[in-house]
Amino acid sequence: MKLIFSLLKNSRLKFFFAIFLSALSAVTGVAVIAFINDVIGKLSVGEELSFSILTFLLLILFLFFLTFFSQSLITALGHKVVYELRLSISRRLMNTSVERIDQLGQPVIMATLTNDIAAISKAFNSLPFVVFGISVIFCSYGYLLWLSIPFFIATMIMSAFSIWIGRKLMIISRGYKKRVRDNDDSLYENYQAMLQGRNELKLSQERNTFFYQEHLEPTAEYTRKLDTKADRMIVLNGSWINTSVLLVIAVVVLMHVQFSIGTIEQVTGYVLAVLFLRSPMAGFVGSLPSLIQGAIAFSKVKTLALAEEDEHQTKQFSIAENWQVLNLKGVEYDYTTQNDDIGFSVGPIDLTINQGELIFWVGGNGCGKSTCARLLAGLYQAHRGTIEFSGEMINQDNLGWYRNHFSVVFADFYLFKNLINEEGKIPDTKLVTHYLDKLALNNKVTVKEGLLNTTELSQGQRKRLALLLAYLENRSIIILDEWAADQDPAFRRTFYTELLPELQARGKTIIAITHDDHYFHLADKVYRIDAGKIFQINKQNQQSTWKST
Ligand SMILES: Nc1ncnc2c1ncn2[C@@H]1O[C@H](COP(=O)(O)OP(=O)(O)OP(=O)(O)O)[C@@H](O)[C@H]1O
Repeated sequence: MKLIFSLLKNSRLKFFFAIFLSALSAVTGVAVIAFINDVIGKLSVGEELSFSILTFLLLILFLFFLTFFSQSLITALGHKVVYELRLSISRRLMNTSVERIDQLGQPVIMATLTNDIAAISKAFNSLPFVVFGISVIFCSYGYLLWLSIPFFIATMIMSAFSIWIGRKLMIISRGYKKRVRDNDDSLYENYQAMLQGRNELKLSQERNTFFYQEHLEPTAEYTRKLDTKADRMIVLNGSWINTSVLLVIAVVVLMHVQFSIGTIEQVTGYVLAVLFLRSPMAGFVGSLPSLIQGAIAFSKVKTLALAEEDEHQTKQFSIAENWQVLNLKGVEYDYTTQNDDIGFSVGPIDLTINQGELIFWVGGNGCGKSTCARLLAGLYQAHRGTIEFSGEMINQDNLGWYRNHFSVVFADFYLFKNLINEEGKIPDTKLVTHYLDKLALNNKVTVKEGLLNTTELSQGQRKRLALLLAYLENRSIIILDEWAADQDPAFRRTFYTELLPELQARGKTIIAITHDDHYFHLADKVYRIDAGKIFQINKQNQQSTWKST
């Protein structure tokens, strides 16, 4: 119920109207049964039936339309909620910090985007059966009470017992399903390994077998076992509820035969009503697994602790053209390990970047260069220390504005096929052609209305396209994370001796992470990053004296 109400926050009125229609259709259904019961009574005393047949036809026509309208309204609402949920989770994901997304990892997020949304969607699709089932159950109970109080008391006692057992079975099933859902994250991790490690798996039969036998199969097997147990409880519950309904009939007949309780008309009416109840009840019980899985998926989405939705994605920032100085003071960042202990730490970093400078960062693998780049671009937020940009201290309120001054090509960049300019519009074709020429890609790629015809290129060429995207964004600060590492020697030279100076001449500030020491002389400043600390290399002193900044 909590799941339904929180998701229906914008359509509660419509939902209550649909429930009202559903209840009305349930009342009409019970009225049809009462009517048939009445007709059977009249038939037994040989009364005229022509008027009754017309009433009966009108009643079932009314029932048909009412059921159709109420259920199609709930179905449409369900689809709307799923649509809103899909967009809402995507918006929240886009608002979530890069750090949080990195912490969660892609398999966990993919499991939510596919599994959880599908489960919630299925839960909503079962809503018409649930609402109709509950309405019919309530109306039928009202009719049963009206027919006979003693029979009703017996029915209530048996129903309470049945529900108690059913609830226990559903709790057990829910426990299993929750464990299945937790295991789905590992299953997605295996899927990711299978796809991303396709070359390695194809080349090594041993790894292929090991991966299949030690990872994929046990994970899938665990899910199979728990799913089987969970579904066994669900099937048991279905059979139990079905049998309980028949038991009610047996008890009512027994009460009449053995203790002469009620009249034969009451018994017939009771049996008819209880039999009528079986199908909506089966629909309701049958939709419980979807509801359970929907609730599990909903709580799983909550555990991701995604950011809240807000409007900042569509905000237009006024860019500081003349920011002059970017200052980092005592900036520190700690990675946490899986046990929440502090892992690798970066900083304290004290750094001054002047507008228009060409800066190189060098350092060994794992020394913290990419982490520093993420901190500088505002993708990771410093745990301690401050960033001052264009005279403004950077905080949560102006972080989005600050980030909008950066273009970054990371080592693990993603290449969007659509080109956009600094205004988020399709860029000028002449400008794109000009940059494609510059990046020696004009024979490889064509662009039509801002859409690249392909991104299926070599790694070095894809990196050139990533640089094209950065060119077109026309941001003031460009960070390039080992951009030249995948380029051939000739183009690497072009990059250092032509492209970077040209960007600098256009007033861009460039921070290039690099290992290419032949080109260090071209930079205004060179810094070495070592074990998370940053030191400026004194360029005047060719003996490479490291000077702490
Ligand atoms: N997601 C992460 N979770 C925990 N620790 C991490 C994570 N990413 C990096 N680290 C730690 O931070 C250190 C610095 O990583 P970083 O990617 O900044 O290094 P780098 O200098 O860019 O390395 P490379 O030259 O190999 O790309 C790593 O040695 C690692 O211990």
